[in-house]
Amino acid sequence: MPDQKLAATTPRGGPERAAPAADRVVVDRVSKDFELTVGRRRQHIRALNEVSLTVADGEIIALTGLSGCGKTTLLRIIMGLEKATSGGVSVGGQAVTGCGYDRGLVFQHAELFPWRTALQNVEFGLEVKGVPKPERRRIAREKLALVGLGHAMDRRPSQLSGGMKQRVGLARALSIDPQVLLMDEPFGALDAQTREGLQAEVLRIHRETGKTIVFVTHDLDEAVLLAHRVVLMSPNPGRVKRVFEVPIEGSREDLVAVRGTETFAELRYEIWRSLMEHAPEEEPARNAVLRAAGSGAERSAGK
Ligand SMILES: Nc1ncnc2c1ncn2[C@@H]1O[C@H](COP(=O)(O)OP(=O)(O)OP(=O)(O)O)[C@@H](O)[C@H]1O
Repeated sequence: MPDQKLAATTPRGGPERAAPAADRVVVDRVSKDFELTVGRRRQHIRALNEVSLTVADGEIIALTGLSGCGKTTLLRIIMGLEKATSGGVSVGGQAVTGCGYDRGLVFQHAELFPWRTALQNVEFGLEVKGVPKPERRRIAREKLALVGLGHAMDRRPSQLSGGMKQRVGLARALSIDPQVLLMDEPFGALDAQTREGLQAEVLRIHRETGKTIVFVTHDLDEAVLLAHRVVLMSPNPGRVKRVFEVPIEGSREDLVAVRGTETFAELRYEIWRSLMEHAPEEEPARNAVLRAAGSGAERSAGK
């Protein structure tokens, strides 16, 4: 039986967090249908089917699963960018009816204004919020320093690397001091080294701010390295298949050391096996890629 209703318990160990906390995000039996026209035919897609989950205050949750299982749709519904067909979401006890300053979103591509400096890009959300200039400048500087860009505040996006742009996106999302940070494959477009640097940064920022984080990733290593719990979704229709607690104790900021642990290898292997049950047979190329990705997990888990 799929683990549809996630427990609100605080998971053991993992990225540092204060004692047991209240639910920050509650997703209650959310379903989402899309109607689309392909050629002359009307098509109905059930992107999400009765998805329920709770995310505790200060918790980090990874949403993973095969392409099309509804990860982005769920994140967009939590953000208020998309309306659920049925069911509902609340954040901090307030029903989500649209976007709000209690939630910050980090996209796969930072989507910065090219004519604005890093500082001015981070200031943007604060401008919209009506924060007076001296105050928004102070906050934007503080957030850019938090993401390690204190030295590049006056550069325009064309003068920043891909990783630096993502850091600006992260600083911009943090500038409005959201209760929850939502990230949609935030490092998916970056090279391996930059990606690893940013993963460690997210853990450090989490330690410093205690933000609740929900992120989407296809990368099982990333899911296990960063999250307290990994929510594996399955497609047709999109639903929660299984929830994995990540029992890694203490700080994880030394990612290389964490990767070397048996716990990491075994859990990654378990998630991969569960994921593969849904890899469609009619897509041999993607299946092969998934199997190749998994064979690393098999080897490191000693299977
Ligand atoms: N605006 C839309 N109109 C019609 N169908 C949509 C729309 N957005 C998503 N879908 C469909 O809903 C399903 C879930 O899509 P979604 O993007 O949430 O999946 P995903 O798990 O994030 O996929 P990926 O890993 O490829 O990004 C897919 O079948 C997709 O085609």
